[in-house]
Order: sequence, then C-alpha cells, then structure tokens
Amino acid sequence: MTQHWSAPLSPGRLDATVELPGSKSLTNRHLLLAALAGEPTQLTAPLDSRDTRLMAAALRTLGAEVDTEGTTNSGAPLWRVMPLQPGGTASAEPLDIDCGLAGTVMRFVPAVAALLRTPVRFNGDAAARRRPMGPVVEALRQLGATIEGGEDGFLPFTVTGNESVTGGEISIDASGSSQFVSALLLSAARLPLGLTVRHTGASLPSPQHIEMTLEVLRAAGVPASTGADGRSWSVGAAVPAPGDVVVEPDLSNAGPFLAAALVCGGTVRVPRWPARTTQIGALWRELLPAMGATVELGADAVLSVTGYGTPRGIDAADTGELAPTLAALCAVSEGPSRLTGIAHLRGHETDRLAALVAEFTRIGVPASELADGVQIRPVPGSAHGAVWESYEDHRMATAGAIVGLAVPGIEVENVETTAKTLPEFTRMWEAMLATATPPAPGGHAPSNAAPNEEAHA
Ligand SMILES: O=C(O)C1=C[C@@H](OP(=O)(O)O)[C@@H](O)[C@H](O)C1
Ligand SMILES: C=C(OP(=O)(O)O)C(=O)O
Repeated sequence: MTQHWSAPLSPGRLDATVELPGSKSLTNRHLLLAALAGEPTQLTAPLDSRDTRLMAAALRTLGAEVDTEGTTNSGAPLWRVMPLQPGGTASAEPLDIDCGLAGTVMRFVPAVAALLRTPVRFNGDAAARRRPMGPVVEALRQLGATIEGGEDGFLPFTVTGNESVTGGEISIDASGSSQFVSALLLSAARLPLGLTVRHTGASLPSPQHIEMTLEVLRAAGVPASTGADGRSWSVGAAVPAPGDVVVEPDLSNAGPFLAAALVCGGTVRVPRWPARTTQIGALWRELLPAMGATVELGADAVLSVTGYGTPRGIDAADTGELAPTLAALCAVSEGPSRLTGIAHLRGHETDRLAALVAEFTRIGVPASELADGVQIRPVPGSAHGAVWESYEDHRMATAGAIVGLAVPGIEVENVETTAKTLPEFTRMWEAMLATATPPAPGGHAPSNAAPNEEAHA
C-alpha cells in the first residue's frame, strides 16, 4: 500500500536556520569534469543524493574511480575522483548506465561515452524514457559517434565513440532543455579540436545553467566562451584541472524552506549563501521580496528571509526549476499569479505544468495551463485537503509540503521521491517547523505583521 506523508500545517512563526547540502547541478558538473581531468580531484560538500550517486556510478562504469565514502572533520561529504582514460581500450562488450530520472546523467554522460571506444547502453526509469533526448542523439551523430536506438528521440540507446569523434562545430535545437548544450560543452575539452555548439531553436531555457557550465569549465582551466550572438558557445581542447572544489549549497532546494517563512511568518536563514553564483536559485532574492518578504544577505553569508504569513501573488517569467516551488507558494498567496517562460517544464521529471494544474485543481485552487506556463487564481477559503500526487518528481513532492502549511489535510504521495536531490527533506522540514512560536490565541502574534503594517498592529 502506498504510504502518504501528512504534510504538517504551519505551527506559527518560524525562527530556523537550515543548512542545505550541495547543489545537484554543480556536484554533477564537478564530478564529470573530474572524471575527464588529468589529476585526481577532491570535492568538499557535494550533494549526496540519488542523482549524484547515479552520476558517480555512471562515471565509475566508464573507468573513473569515485570514492563517495569520505567526510570532512565537520561531517560534510568529501568525495575523491580519479579520472578515466578518454580513448581507452576498445571492447565489444557493452557497458550499461542507469540514468534513473536524472537529466544531468541522461544528457551529460552520453557525450562522455562518445570519447570512448566501447559501446555504452543508456537507460533509466520509465519516466526517464519520456524525457526528450533527441538533440543529444543528433549532436553525437553530427560528431561522428555511432548511436543505436534513440531514433524516436528517447532513451534507451547505445553510444559508441571512434577516432573520428574529434570535435569542430555542431548545431542543435536546445529549446527543450539547456542540458543539451551543457552536455556537449562539458565533454568538449577532451575533443582534440574542441567544440562550438550552435543553438538553432526559437527559445533557450535555463540560460543560467549554461553559464554555470562555462564557469565550471573556466575554473578548471578550460577555455570556454559564449559567441557574440548569445546563441553559440565554444570550448577549447584542454585537460581539465579542477583541483580541490568546494560545492555551493543547493539554492533551488533552499526554495521550499524559504517559502515556508512566507507562509508561516517568521524567519528562515540559509548559511553559506554565495554572494555571486550561476545557480538559478539566486532569483529567490528577487522573487520573495516581490511576494512580500524581507530578504537580506548578511556579511556572514547568511541569507535571511522574513515573512508575515500572507504572501501575495506574482507574475514571473523564466523561473525554470524554481517554478514548481514558486507555484506552490502562489497557490497559498493572496491574489492571482502567472508563471511564464516555462513551457520546457513539460519535459522535466514529469509534465510539471499538467501536474501542478491537476494537483491545484484537486485541492480546490483554480489553476490552468498557459501556452508557456501556468496561472493560479486562489479563492479565499476554497482550498481543502486531499492526496497530493508527486509524479516521482522531487519538486512536486516539496510543492505539496508548502501547500500543506496552509491547507489542512494534504497527504503527499511518495514523499521519498525527494531523495532525487534532498534525501533528508522530511527530517529537515520537520526540524524547521519545530522552531515555531505558536500564534497567540485568536490569531497571529502582532510581531507577525509586515513592517509597514506594524504601526497599526
Ligand atoms: O544543467 C543542469 O544542471 C540543469 C538544467 C536545467 O534543465 P532545463 O534546461 O531542462 O530546465 C534545470 O532545470 C535542471 O534541474 C538542472
Ligand atoms: C529538472 C530537474 O532535474 P533534472 O536534472 O533531472 O533535469 C530539477 O531538478 O528540477
């Protein structure tokens, strides 16, 4: 029988400090570049989760040594990587890689396989076989690799590299995912001619993640740049030298905890918040004030978000992987919201636009799909408890937790799916809520008022 997690209701004003583990996107980029490096690499504070374990396992299959057992004196993960051998020895016996549901594994690792001489079979969860892969297959064919399967643009398929895979210039349509571009750029350093990737599509999602790829490459000493038109990227041939890397906390996974400050009132702090970052989660510093929160980044690198219990709706574009979290916050806010520029979320872990609309509708929050997003029109008093389906999508599960702070009786189905990027989610959520001061009888404590309301409280 499926176990449901009863999402806790807001217990009152929060006063919590939440330590987030490392960024999924940075951890998997650093692991991959470390596998293509000339020297061993050490990663301090990487994310230890399903997606990063799948990346580590994939790179081991291709010949790298990845030790995920170490910890620092303060208990943070300390991972070590011994690189694989591009070219390597040819073998007719295929290798098998399980991508799970990790976009970073299913898109990034086939480009590494094209540097080898052994057939590598890629497969993953049933849901992974519905995520678009066509541009990866197409790009690797343009590079000269042999791909068996994948004609329909989906997993499974087999990649075999050969000596004609030397790099040069290729064109792809990356309007379905920025990961198509990142995948090619990350492995490009080990192509003898380097690589230029041109984007031919109309729109380009998640440009922050492409910038992250370029920055991680440059930090490893690899020449990497964006073309003047903003639609092409070049990587020079070089052996990456990542050295010792410290991974930033995952700012996208910070989202649900920061959102809780707005719904419950009070303050949630996240330490080690980078002053400058390519993570899309940097946008929380603009989005949450627009919804009524006070957001401060201290000189001690602690981000503090203070909320007042009644967030207001927002119109926001291009919020990428933050959108499910933001949408959940909008569903329990005052006034309508429109989230646009996120059509590509239909190809994420699930069709996130359909999933969000289905779950909001089920709990009595009017919502509908737009061509490139969702609109949410909460009606005061109409939301009610129900089972909240998570669609094997970690961000749908955490969205249910946010909604559950304000709507009694939300039962999140398969909350364990949060293990994709945050295995400790429910423990961290409950610890955050345990810091609450219950509201005074008959309503919110006066100090829960927004600054401009305090004088009238
Ligand atoms: O490169 C990455 O690490 C990612 C890129 C983005 O993909 P899309 O461009 O498909 O949104 C993001 O949503 C995903 O969670 C991680
Ligand atoms: C889209 C996401 O993941 P993936 O890396 O699997 O694409 C996500 O984490 O929101």
